Amino acid sequence: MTLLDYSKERSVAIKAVLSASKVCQSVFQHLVANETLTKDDKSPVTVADFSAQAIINTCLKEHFPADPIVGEEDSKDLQGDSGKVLREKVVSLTNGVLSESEQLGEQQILDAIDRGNYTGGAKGRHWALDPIDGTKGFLRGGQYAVCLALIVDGIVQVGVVGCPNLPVNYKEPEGERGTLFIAVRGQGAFQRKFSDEKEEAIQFADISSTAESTFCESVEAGHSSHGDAVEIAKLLGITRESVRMDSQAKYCSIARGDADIYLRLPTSKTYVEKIWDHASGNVLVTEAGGRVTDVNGKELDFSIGRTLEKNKGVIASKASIHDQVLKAVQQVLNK
Ligand SMILES: Nc1ncnc2c1ncn2[C@@H]1O[C@H](COP(=O)(O)O)[C@@H](OP(=O)(O)O)[C@H]1O
Ligand SMILES: [Mg+2]
Ligand SMILES: [Mg+2]
Ligand SMILES: [Mg+2]
Repeated sequence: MTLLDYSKERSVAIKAVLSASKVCQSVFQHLVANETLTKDDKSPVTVADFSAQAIINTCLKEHFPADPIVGEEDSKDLQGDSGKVLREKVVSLTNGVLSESEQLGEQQILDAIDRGNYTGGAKGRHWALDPIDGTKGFLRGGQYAVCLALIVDGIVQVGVVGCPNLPVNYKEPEGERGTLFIAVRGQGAFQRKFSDEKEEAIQFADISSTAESTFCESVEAGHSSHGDAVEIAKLLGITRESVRMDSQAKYCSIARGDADIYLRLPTSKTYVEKIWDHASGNVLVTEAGGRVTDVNGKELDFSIGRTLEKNKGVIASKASIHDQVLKAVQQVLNK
């Protein structure tokens, strides 16, 4: 087997995620009411989600023209007369970060967004992109994340997550915000400030028992059952209050030891997880000394397509306590 170092993929992904993150930050400061809409599944999407996807897809096309992309958004809601206001805003935001020679026309920007329409699958390489993960968090001024991952033959090899609102040091919540997380399979997990290229290695907190640990779960009770988490905490002897935040910032937080256990406990029988909500976090957690499975103990299967159809829920924790966490989860869910 040839060993690939993915150094070009790593640096292009960092550049793409940083410029998309900056657009999100600037949109938040100027977001107005008609720049958000509700998708068919009742979830929100904003001009920032579309622009971030256009920027990242444009960057990927420049450096890896043959690579397909599984991106969350598509241009449907930007088309025609009804999409005109949003479309014009997305065009100006996107061109705002591109250099003079890179400026794109309206149709090119819609096409860039729609390069994210790949079906995914088990063969070859493709990118998974969530231009804003945690759009609800973004809108409330909380945590959100720009997430980009490279999947090769069904395995996540590279993951980059930009967290514009995450403090660089969680012990200094009022300190500098804007943290970037990077992992390449087999090469460890790292974080850096948005403002400085210097990277530092990260790893899970050094806990010896689950009683010392803290859960990290969704703000939205509809995304992960808060009630089941309370029951699981009792079984694991956990007394610390759960940390709640939106987006894959949760995976980042446990990977650097701010909290310890990521829980995504199914709230419905029918919801199917999407690969872009988990791909980057998956390699990051693994490289920081953690393990990720679904609630049945199966590894997440990124080889099926755009969704994690074969999995149910997600549990991530330090590898050494994962079996114990899983057992408690199953005890509560099988009741
Ligand atoms: N019923 C449900 N159960 C689990 N996840 C859901 C869900 N409905 C939507 N989601 C996903 O939850 C993501 C946010 O997760 P979290 O709660 O960890 O912040 C959303 O990503 P987007 O915000 O990118 O749409 C969306 O894809
Ligand atoms: Mg969404
Ligand atoms: Mg998402
Ligand atoms: Mg999203």
